[in-house]
This record gives sequence, C-alpha cells and structure tokens, in this order.
Amino acid sequence: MTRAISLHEVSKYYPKQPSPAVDRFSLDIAPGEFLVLLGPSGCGKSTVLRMIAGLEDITTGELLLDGEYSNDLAPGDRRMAMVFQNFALYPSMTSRENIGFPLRFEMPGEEPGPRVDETARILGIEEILDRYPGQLSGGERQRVAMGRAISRHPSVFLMDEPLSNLDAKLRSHLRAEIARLTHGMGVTTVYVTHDQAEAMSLGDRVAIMRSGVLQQVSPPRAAYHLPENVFVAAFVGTPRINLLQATVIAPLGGGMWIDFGRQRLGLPEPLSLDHQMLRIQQGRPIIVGLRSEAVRIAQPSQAHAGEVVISGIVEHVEYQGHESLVHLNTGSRPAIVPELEAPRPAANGGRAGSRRAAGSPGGIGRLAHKAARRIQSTVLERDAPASGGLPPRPDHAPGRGPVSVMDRPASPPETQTGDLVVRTGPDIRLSRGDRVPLLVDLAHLYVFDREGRRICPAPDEQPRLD
Ligand SMILES: Nc1ncnc2c1ncn2[C@@H]1O[C@H](COP(=O)(O)OP(=O)(O)OP(=O)(O)O)[C@@H](O)[C@H]1O
Repeated sequence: MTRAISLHEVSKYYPKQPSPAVDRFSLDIAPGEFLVLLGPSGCGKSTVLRMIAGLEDITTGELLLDGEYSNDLAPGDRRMAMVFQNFALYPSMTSRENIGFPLRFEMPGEEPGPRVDETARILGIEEILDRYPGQLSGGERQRVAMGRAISRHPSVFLMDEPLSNLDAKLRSHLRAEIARLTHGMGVTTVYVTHDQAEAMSLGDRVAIMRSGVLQQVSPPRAAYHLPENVFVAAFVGTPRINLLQATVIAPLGGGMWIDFGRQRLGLPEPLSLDHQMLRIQQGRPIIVGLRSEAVRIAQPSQAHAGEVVISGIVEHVEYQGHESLVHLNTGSRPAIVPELEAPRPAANGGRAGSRRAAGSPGGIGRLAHKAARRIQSTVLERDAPASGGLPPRPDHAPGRGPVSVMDRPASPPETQTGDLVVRTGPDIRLSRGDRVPLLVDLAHLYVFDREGRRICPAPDEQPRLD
C-alpha cells in the first residue's frame, strides 16, 4: 500500500539554534508520487525527510499520513524504508543477510529467503548475495541497501542523497534504475538531493528549498521554465541562468527598453502583455534572467522575429567537447544569488560588490508575507559594470541593435570573467577580445523584481511550455 504524506506549516528548531532549520513548510505528496526535495547544503532537506520518517521531532505543525495526524507515530509504525548516502550496511553480514535482516522483525516466524531472492532479481544482484559489503563496489553496496528497503514492501521510500557517494557514470545508471523501480512499484518516494540534474530527471515534482523555506513546488519543466523567483531560476538549469541588473525605460511617448547600463534591449512593438506589465517597473532596479538558450552568437541579419541584437566581447571560451561556453562581457552588472556562488571577481581588481538587504514587501497580507519569506536576501548586486573594452552603448530603436561582428578592439579588455555565458557549437573560433553580435530571444526573457520575484512572464499566467 502506498500512502499520502501531508506537511502543514511544519517547523523544526534544533536546540540552541536561533533560526529554524525548517520554517513553516507545507506540502502535500500524493500516493505513488516521486517528490524530490532539492536545495543547497544546509537548507533543511534532510530535516524534512527525517521528520517524515519520525527520526526527528516536529517542533510545530502537523504531519498527516493518509490524512491521519501522525506527528507522534513511532518510526517503526510508519511503514517507511530509508536509503542513505552512506549505504549503512552491516559489515559482518552478507548481502543476503543484510537484505533479510529487517524482514526477520517485520515478518516474525516467516522465512525471508523468497523475498530476498525476489528483491535480488528485481535489482539484478543475485550474483553478489553471498558477498560481504567489503567485497562490493560502491554501486553494488548501494543496490544492496536499496534491496533492503525494497524487500520490506514499504508504503513510502525515503532516500537521502543515495547516489552522492558514487561516480558520475554509476550515478546516472542507478538514477535510471531508481526511477524504473519506484515507478514500477508505485510507492510514494521522497528523495533528497542537492543535484539539480538528478532532481529534474527523477521527480514527478521538485520541491526547492532555501534556508529552511520552501521556494517552489512544481514539475521539473515548470521549475525550469517558470521559476517563481530568482533563487529557483539560478538553482535549476545548467549552465546557470545569466542574471543581470537592469532598469526599465518606458518613456511616455512609447517604446520600452531594458537598460543594462552600457547596452539596451529594445522590446518589440506592439508590446506583448507581459512586456506591457513591465511599465510599472519604470526606473526601478530589476533583474533580467537569460538562460543560455535565450542568447546566441549570430549575425543580426540572421535574427528571427522576436530576437534583438546586443553585442559582447569574448572573455573566455570553455571547450566542452560537444559544445563551447563563451563567457562574454556585455558591460552589464551581474546579480548574484548568495548561497549559490561567491561573488565573481571584479574587473581590474575593482570592488566585489555590496550586499543590500532585500526590502520587506510590507504588510500587504499573508501572500505577500509568504513571498517575502521565500525570497529574503535573494540577490547580491555587483556595484560597477565591468570596465575596459566595453561595447559601446548602442543607439538603437526597439527591436534593432548595433551590428559589429567580431571586430577586435585595439586593446582587449582586462576583465577576468564575463557577465554573460552563451552556449555555442564546439567548432566556433573566437579569441579573447573579439566583439560578437548577440541575438537575444525575447520569448525566453525573464524579469525579476528588486526582491527577486518573477514578474515576466507574469506569475499568474498559464505555463507556456511549448
Ligand atoms: N542535530 C542537529 N542539531 C543542530 N542543528 C542541526 C542538526 N541537524 C541539522 N542541523 C542544522 O539544520 C540545518 C539544516 O540541516 P539539514 O541537514 O536538514 O540540511 P540539508 O539541506 O539536508 O543539508 P545537506 O545537503 O548538507 O545534508 C543546517 O543548518 C544544519 O546545520
């Protein structure tokens, strides 16, 4: 039997800790669902998992299992099986004994052999049943650990970074195996990871946490395409989304631009509904998000409808075999999400940046409060645009831009990293200092407000996932 799990406003305070490890966490997990808890180290994922398992007391809030209040239910009565990162096998027992051990308690008087054999068949580990953990590879040990969980026929699997001790190839192989197994068995699974690629490939839904606070729960595609805030946008996706500080310029006479300091993006007219909504941001700082698929290096003559032209100067080309990542300087100021990266080194030894506390949105009701909790201190901003060899500020009308193809400035810029990373084919030949035209696809433009909330595409819009 598989079961529903509901957490209502669950908080966890550890002794002597000033702030909660988990802060008013609410989530409903459907029977048979594969739910991934995703977030950076220390954000409270394992604590949530352990509260579901009954290994950690809930300080405030409610845990419901199949609708029944279960905060005080003993771990052994929850019919849940856990798989940990460190395999947790008994070294003096063979694989067969490790898998059969919990069954001796769950099915007293019954011979565990048939269940162990059935499990070994499912996992393809019949060959190693008589070996001890010390005689197994990491991947084999983790299979045995999973076997021990599966053989119990639990109603819920709780997995805490079960693959993080394995090498990349094995991880991807076992990931596929876990997906196949859990979906095949239809057992509710809660899976903790800090690896966004793992979360995206495994989860029916992904719950993204930051500093104990749930940021967004959605299917992986929505987490990628419609991140609710800048933290989610930055955490999900590889290469990481480009985040640039900008302002909206919308003169009364018409037209609208997004101004990055040295360059502007002209929004095509007639303005889309989403872009019209940006008018209220006029003059306020915003954060623009451009995923790598939103920008391409190409001649302006190749621009499709909805693409506008800016330019950038090549700082560095990262060859990756199947593609290259081109780091460019567009003269913009990156916005940095604190937990996810150290501030990038400033150009020419300039100041690294100043932390500005994100303002509270003020008491405009519960939703606003909730949103504020999600996004507190979301972004750092780097003070000055990178200097040296910057592209000129284009004098362009909406929808048009400067055309300057790979002309090499007399003295190349001295910046160490760019503000924009663009994906290209592996064969592109570029050198540091080349100026290249960039086509920005406005259909893939994200805009976040000063507090990091997504404002474009508008939040209440139906997902447009094409
Ligand atoms: N037993 C404990 N006593 C005090 N603080 C704790 C305890 N366990 C966890 N914490 C703290 O609670 C916060 C959340 O920890 P938790 O292990 O849930 O995070 P996590 O997201 O699972 O991190 P990781 O991915 O590194 O395991 C952290 O700040 C951690 O230091």
